[in-house]
Amino acid sequence: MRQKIVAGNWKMNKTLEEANILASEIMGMVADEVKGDVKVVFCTPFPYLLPIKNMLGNNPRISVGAQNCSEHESGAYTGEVSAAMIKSINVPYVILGHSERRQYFGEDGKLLAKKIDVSLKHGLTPIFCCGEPLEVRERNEHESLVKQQVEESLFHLDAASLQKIVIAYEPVWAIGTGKTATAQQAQEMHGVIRKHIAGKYGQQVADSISILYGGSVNAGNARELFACPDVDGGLVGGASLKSREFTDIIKSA
Ligand SMILES: O=C[C@H](O)COP(=O)(O)O
Repeated sequence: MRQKIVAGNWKMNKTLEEANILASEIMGMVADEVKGDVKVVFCTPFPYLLPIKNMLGNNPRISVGAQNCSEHESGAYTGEVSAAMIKSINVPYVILGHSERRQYFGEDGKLLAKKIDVSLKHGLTPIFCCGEPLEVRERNEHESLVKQQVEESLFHLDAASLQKIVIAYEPVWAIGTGKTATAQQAQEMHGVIRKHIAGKYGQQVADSISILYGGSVNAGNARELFACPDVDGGLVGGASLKSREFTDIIKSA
């Protein structure tokens, strides 16, 4: 049975005060309303990781994650944050390869492979994002691009390391646009990713990896998306900034 995960990617939003309110509201609602064993992750901006983590205490259901880390171990890289630093404050997750990082910061598969390695080395769980832009889907090349993204950044790992990764499929055309992939489109691509992993690592390894869907997930569409056999939860942007809606999404997993 794969782990169900609903991660909120807060991106570059909220003041500390607003972040505290959001996290405490969700924490209260999750405690009261959420049954089952879905894991919830708040991927906050760097300055809020520690305060939000401290607020959560030993909450067994909710943890925190960073949204990026450096590919370097340490040193003269002004403005960067290392995997070791994230680990040193006991933050378990880090998002890597989000399409906004690929698009605005020029991150490519090779660089992401380095970030994956340094994150695993320090015991973080990477949430590795992949997904195609609209023009690639329109050319019907989405399957090959996503397979290539997965290969470039993950296929150098041995099976035990690969099993420590969470994958998030996020079609770029669905991010922040209100245009969600249909459940059928999501299932199709999650199936493609799992099959590709199975081709190299075997079915058992592929079946153990949680693959999340991201792209305009909301309280209205989450249940149908999460019901797909290869969709193991979501990476949620805009809707993770609203406590009631995000809790309803968690309840759908
Ligand atoms: O990481 C989350 C994705 O970018 C999805 O964002 P969104 O839910 O606002 O479309």
